[in-house]
Amino acid sequence: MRKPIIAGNWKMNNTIKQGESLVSDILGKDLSRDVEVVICVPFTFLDRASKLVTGTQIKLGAQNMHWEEKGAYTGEISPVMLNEIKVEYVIIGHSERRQYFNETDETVNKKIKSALTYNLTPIVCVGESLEERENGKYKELIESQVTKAFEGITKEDAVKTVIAYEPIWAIGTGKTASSEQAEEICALIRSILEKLYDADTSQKIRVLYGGSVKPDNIKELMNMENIDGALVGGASLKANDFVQLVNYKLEE
Ligand SMILES: O=C(CO)COP(=O)(O)O
Repeated sequence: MRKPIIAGNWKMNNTIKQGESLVSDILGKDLSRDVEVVICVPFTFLDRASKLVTGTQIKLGAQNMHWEEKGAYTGEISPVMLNEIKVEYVIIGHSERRQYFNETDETVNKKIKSALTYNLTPIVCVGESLEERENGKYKELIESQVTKAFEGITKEDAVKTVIAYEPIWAIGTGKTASSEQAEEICALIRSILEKLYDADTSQKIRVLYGGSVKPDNIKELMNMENIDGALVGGASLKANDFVQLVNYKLEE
């Protein structure tokens, strides 16, 4: 059984003060024990957040990292630095990083390998643009992104990763992929993993959906066989919404 994950991606939102208040609001509510709860916060808040969530059910993630341990890479943060403040997850290859910060399939691959070396769980993002969806090439694109991301990664390491399917056209637009569209690609990702590794490995890897996930569409998405959770942007910034997502099973 794959344990569901609800991961919040705060993106470039919240000062330390605002972050403290959001974390304390989330921790003030009951969270389903059946779900792995992750918040991926800005670098400036990681250290403080780490202290706030220690001993609670919330796990901490970063939104990016460099693949090297240290060196002359102005402005970058290394996996060792994330280890030091007990970060457990790291988002790799988010479409916003691919689009605005020159992230490529090659750098994504290097970062995944490095994250695994330093015992960080990579949340590897893949997804197509509206143009790619409309010209019908999106399945090839997903296959290429997944294949390149996992190049040279053993199956023992692959099972430690999490993949997030985030269609770019559904991010922050309020336009969710239908649960059938999301399931189609999450199932495709699993079949690509089966080709790259084997059926057993592909069944162990958790595949999340991301893109305008809200309390009113979470249940339908989570009912899908190949969707193991959600990577959530906007709705993770509101304690009530985020907690409702985590408690999707309880709130019948
Ligand atoms: O990019 C996302 C999560 O990484 C999705 O963002 P929204 O939930 O705001 O659409």
